[in-house]
Formats: sequence, C-alpha cells, structure tokens
Amino acid sequence: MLSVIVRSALTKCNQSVVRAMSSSGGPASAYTTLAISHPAESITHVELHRPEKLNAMNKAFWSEMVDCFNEIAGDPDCRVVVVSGAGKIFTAGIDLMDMASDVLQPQGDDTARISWNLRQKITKYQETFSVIEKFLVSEYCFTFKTLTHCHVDCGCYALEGVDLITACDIRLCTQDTWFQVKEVDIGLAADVGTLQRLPKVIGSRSLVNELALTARKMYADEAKSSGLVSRVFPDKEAMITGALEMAGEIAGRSPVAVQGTKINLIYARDHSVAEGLDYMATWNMSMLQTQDVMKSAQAAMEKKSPKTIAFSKL
Ligand SMILES: CC/C=C\C=C\CC(=O)SCCNC(=O)CCNC(=O)[C@H](O)C(C)(C)COP(=O)(O)OP(=O)(O)OC[C@H]1O[C@@H](n2cnc3c(N)ncnc32)[C@H](O)[C@@H]1OP(=O)(O)O
Repeated sequence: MLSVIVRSALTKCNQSVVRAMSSSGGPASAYTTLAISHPAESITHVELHRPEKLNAMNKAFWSEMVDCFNEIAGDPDCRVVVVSGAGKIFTAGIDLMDMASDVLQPQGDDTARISWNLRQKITKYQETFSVIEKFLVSEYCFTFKTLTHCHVDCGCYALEGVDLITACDIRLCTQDTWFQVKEVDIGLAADVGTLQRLPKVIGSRSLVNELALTARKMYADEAKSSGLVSRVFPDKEAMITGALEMAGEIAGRSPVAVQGTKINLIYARDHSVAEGLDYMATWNMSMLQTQDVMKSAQAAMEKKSPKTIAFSKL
C-alpha cells in the first residue's frame, strides 16, 4: 500500500529507489534479520527486517549486523549506508524471548564463570553497533538512521535502537517517532553504547541523565531540538526522499575528503583539541596530496558542483 502511493507521487528515478527501500519484498540476502538493497549508485540500504516482531534484536541479528557491515566495509562501491526498520517501528529493542536464556538468565553454578561468560557476550553485543562506526571509519561510508513512518496512534519506537543510532553519523526521523532508553525499566543499565555515545550526541548532560534514568519517551520535536536527530520529516516518503538526497550529496563528493572528515570528526569527539589537531596534521600530510584536491579546486574556479567530478574509488 505504501509503495503504491509513493510510486504515484515520485519521479521514475525515485520509484525504483522507494521500491528498493520498501519492506514488502523481504530480505533479499543471506541474512534472516536484515534486508540489503542498493537504491542508488554508491548507496547501500540496510533494513532491520523482522517486522512481525517489531524488528526485535534476536541472536541472529547481533551477529548478522557484524557480518553485514564487514561485507559493506569490503565493498569499494559503497560510500553511504542508510539504515532503517521495516514495518511500523524501527526496533522494539532486544528480543526478550530469544535472548532471555543467553543474557537475562545465564546458566551455570559458578559466579566467576557465569560472570566471565557474560562479559564475553556483552563485549560481543557491543561490537554489533561499534562495527557501524569502526568499519565505516576504515572505509568511506556514512550511515544515516531513518525511522519508519507509522500513524500517530501507534507511535514509532527506538528502544535498543538508541544504541544503534548513536553509532550512526546522521539521524533522521518522522514527526511521529519517539525514542526511549528503556533499560532501567527492565532492571539493567544500558550496556551496548547508549550511555557512552548519547552524551556525546546530545549536548545536555541533564537531558541524557533524565532520559536514561527515567526511561521516559522523547518525541521527534525534542529529539530535533536536543540534537539527537538533525531533521524531522512529515512522513516516510518525504524522509526517504530526503535521506537519499543527502546520501547522494555525500556520495558525490571526494571519498578522500569524506572519509578524512568522518575519521577526524570521530577522533576529535574522543580526544582533546590539541590531540585532534595533531592527528589532523598527520592525516592530511598524505591525504592533501590527492588529485581530488586539484580536481575540486578547478571545478570551484569554474563554478561547477563537486558532484560533476568523477572521483576514483578509494
Ligand atoms: C546485552 C544487551 C542486554 C540487554 C539490553 C536490553 C536493552 C533493551 O532492548 S531494553 C528494551 C526491551 N524492549 C522492550 O521492553 C519492548 C517490549 N515490547 C513492547 O513493549 C511492545 O511490544 C511495544 C514496543 C510497545 C509495541 O507494542 P504493540 O504495538 O502493541 O505491539 P505488540 O503486539 O506488543 O508486539 C508485536 C509482536 O512483536 C513482539 N515483540 C515486541 N517487542 C518484543 C521484544 N522486545 N522481544 C521479543 N518480541 C517482541 C510481540 O511479542 C508481538 O509478537 P506476537 O508473536 O505477535 O505476539
């Protein structure tokens, strides 16, 4: 239904894009929880795809995300990744049924061994989201987070999704989205990224504390004003069009410049200004020698968009 309405409203070029990004076809890959598509040149779409379970993160999901982003990292044709959720919500968080025995009720009778094994598992689950940041750093892709549209009365959720989206570079949502750091409601401290990354995404420490300590919902307008998302769209169609336009803007620029910018932004986030400047100098002592600078400068002098330049793959 959604794809029919969308098709009639978009250009021929965008029709195939929205078809590729719609969830109706199901996963077209080896993965059981992810659907992968290529809606435009240099852009990969990763869709969380268990809509009947609200994209709850089961055991397969945690390892498939790592495999998927490793695969993307090895794909020189990919420059931007768009991540979204199939169906009415982005994700309902950890799969409480499938994961219960693994994490919430660990087996064994020796505290040290149970603890040791739990630590291993937590570290492994952390890698599921860190891989987005880490591997895209070592490659040259940007990640958008897009949330699916649904009616106001059913709401959109990003529960464990907050861990995932804070590892992405840019976050977009629809007007009827809400976000929740849900962990305290199920008796635990969030352990796969939210408490580490959210304070670096949202400027207000007080707001981060409030969200994490009370598990209250944060709606789209507050998410925008706090800086969790950079744009709010009226509906999914507008959001996908906007996300792909933005992805196209990034993918059309020098991958040397884009990759270097991303890596140095993340480095600056985690280090002092002095350390960041030092790292930058070392980075650019080689990267400034790229032919992309000369090509781009020449295009600027001729008042041409950088998107008119054919940049080679990294
Ligand atoms: C190492 C990491 C350790 C732990 C980390 C935990 C972090 C977290 O993820 S905390 C968040 C945990 N998630 C939740 O508490 C959400 C639970 N779900 C809900 O509250 C509701 O489903 C809802 C999200 C508010 C949506 O409600 P509604 O729209 O009414 O849909 P439902 O009918 O409830 O759900 C449809 C279908 O999906 C199944 N489902 C929903 N959430 C989960 C889940 N988290 N795990 C497993 N399955 C889930 C639900 O059971 C339904 O399935 P049916 O087969 O149709 O019954």
